[in-house]
Amino acid sequence: MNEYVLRTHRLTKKYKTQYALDNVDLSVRQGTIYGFIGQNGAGKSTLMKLVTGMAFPTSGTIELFGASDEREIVRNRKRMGVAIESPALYPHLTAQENLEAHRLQRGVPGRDCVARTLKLVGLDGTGRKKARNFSLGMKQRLSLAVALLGDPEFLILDEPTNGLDPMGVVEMRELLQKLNRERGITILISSHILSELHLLATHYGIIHRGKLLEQLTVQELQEKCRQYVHIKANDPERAAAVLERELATTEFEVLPDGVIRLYSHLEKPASVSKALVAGGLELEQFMPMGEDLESYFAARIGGGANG
Ligand SMILES: Nc1ncnc2c1ncn2[C@@H]1O[C@H](COP(=O)(O)OP(=O)(O)OP(=O)(O)O)[C@@H](O)[C@H]1O
Repeated sequence: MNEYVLRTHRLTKKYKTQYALDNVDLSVRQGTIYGFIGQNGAGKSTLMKLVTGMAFPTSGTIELFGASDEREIVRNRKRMGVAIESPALYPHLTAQENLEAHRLQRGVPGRDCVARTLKLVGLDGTGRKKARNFSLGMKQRLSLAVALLGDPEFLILDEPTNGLDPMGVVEMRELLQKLNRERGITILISSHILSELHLLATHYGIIHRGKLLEQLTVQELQEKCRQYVHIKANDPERAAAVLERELATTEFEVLPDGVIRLYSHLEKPASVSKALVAGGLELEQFMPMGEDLESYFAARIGGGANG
């Protein structure tokens, strides 16, 4: 079994003079949920289109389920389910008719998979309602159902939470988690809002102007976005002792330059400064620090400017 479902090597796509993708090395491990983050126009859809064969690279290679030979890639694409850009839904058909039409088109055997897939995405009760009358959330679910036909091992979803209300985002997240947990489906999911993938993705890739700036695990991201109180006191050792004794906490670290990062008591920093001062310490610096997800993303792509 391959450790990686997808790997790209120096993948590049140039449209006229513009690089939509510029030497991208992206790796998606089997069993993970890879959140692909970037602003509009960053290159997310382009990468997905190259992987799914909807467009061709200018240079670079793709490895899919361990295969980089073009014929094998074409064969392995059958193991993927894809929902990219405006989904191919028939507005005048019901959910069930839509799925049946896609099943026939794609040659997926066995009619019973239609009812099974509708149930899986929670659209089994929509009866005679036509897709054109569906809410955005229902349409997104139906697109996901189309992608799930044929029991894929790897799902590629382009902004499936786009335009959903907060509840819709949560429902989509729970559904994708279920597919990942219960069926072991690997998922590559894009979004332009990092926090929408929060609590979902196990790995992240940040793309900006065609370049993959960073790939990191959820633990690495959490570490970078961890909130803390930054404390610089005249005697770091004594300050550490006061924190342990007076505040009964060991959730801090003393950096080589003597700065203390305190990860507890974030809600009541005044109690911390009071205890330190009462312990005879002079505070040179004392401030809450750390970034939330969105500001980390904005800082990473250079201030969050458009384009
Ligand atoms: N067929 C095309 N012809 C010319 N330029 C294109 C084409 N497709 C994409 N581009 C350009 O390539 C860049 C990357 O576009 P892409 O659609 O991959 O971005 P994205 O990150 O998916 O953003 P969005 O969420 O807006 O789709 C953009 O500048 C876009 O204008």
